[in-house]
Amino acid sequence: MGSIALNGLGRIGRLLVRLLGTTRPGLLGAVNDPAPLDQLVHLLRYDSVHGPSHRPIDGFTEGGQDFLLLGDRRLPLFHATDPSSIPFPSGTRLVVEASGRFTRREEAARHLKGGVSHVVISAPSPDADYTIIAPVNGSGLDLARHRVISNASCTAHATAPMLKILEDAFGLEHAGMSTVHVVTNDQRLLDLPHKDRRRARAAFQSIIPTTSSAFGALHRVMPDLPPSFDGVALRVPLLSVNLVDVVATLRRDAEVAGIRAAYAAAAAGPWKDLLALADPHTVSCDITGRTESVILDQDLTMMLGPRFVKVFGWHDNETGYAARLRDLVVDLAARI
Ligand SMILES: NC(=O)c1ccc[n+]([C@@H]2O[C@H](COP(=O)([O-])OP(=O)(O)OC[C@H]3O[C@@H](n4cnc5c(N)ncnc54)[C@H](O)[C@@H]3O)[C@@H](O)[C@H]2O)c1
Repeated sequence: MGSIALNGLGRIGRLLVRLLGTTRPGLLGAVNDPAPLDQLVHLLRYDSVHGPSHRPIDGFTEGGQDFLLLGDRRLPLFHATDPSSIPFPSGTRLVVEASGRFTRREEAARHLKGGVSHVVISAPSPDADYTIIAPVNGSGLDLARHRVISNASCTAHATAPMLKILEDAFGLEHAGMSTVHVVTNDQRLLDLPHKDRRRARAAFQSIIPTTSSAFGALHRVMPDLPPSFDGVALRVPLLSVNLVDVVATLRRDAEVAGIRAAYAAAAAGPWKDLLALADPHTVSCDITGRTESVILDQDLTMMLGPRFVKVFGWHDNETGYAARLRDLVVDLAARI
């Protein structure tokens, strides 16, 4: 029986299942989602963005208990709505909280019972014990103290290397970021009440300016960022792939060639597999399915003044993020 359980089999949860299925099929031991078995099986089989599953997917009920059949592995599927009442198997040590419903520490910590010693939230959390973007602050993770861990956001994972590489090479005085961000299930298909009145508007009708939880996560992960670092998300009527636009004033003079060289060195060295360089003339659909956190579009790099730079990076908000979640839980499962 696997030592990881998953709460929330939505966009991110299902992609995590796919990614673990190809790399570490034995790790996932149980799943919880209130949706009915047949609906979850259907959505695991067919994906409107990423295509059909390459593994056979099925489900069955035995003795009143639902099971998912992923390839030749059977996983118990529960349907609780409260983390404290999910009967995950006794061998479960880590829960991935990917429902989007329980991002505060107090809520996510309801998973900490029985043998479960750690929870990873698949989103920014205002008060998790630690927010991690492994290459930036992974060394600060203390598993004895940090039980509820936030894996930040897709936008934070894309933006962190863009900023860190500039900071290390040229110093950062001021910085801002806008993300051109695709639709997620936290918007409305047609006008319907939502606490964010812009997200209440029809998702496929407008450019929808809204907040991004990435800023809080980035300040937690990179405490030396300029305190005024901020920006917006511009939700656009597409299904996959975001474009992050970073502007910054630097502490030292720079030229486009030097900025490009810094990112190219990072892509070949410390950020290998997490940061890549885009092919010339890339558009967003070229990035769908990519597992890197960010793919720098070097052709769009520009100097707006001797120390004023603008850089762009693409990322598949679902696959890239689910890949970072996989990396984290595989690492943690080996250590707890
Ligand atoms: N979609 C993205 O691009 C993306 C990227 C990075 C992080 N995230 C974060 O990951 C989280 C999940 O996002 P998503 O896009 O996968 O959401 P989603 O809406 O696609 O999926 C949520 C899933 O949780 C289930 N659910 C609802 N109530 C539940 C409950 N009480 N207990 C357990 N499961 C419940 C739903 O049935 C659904 O299957 C959010 O916090 C989101 O911010 C999303």
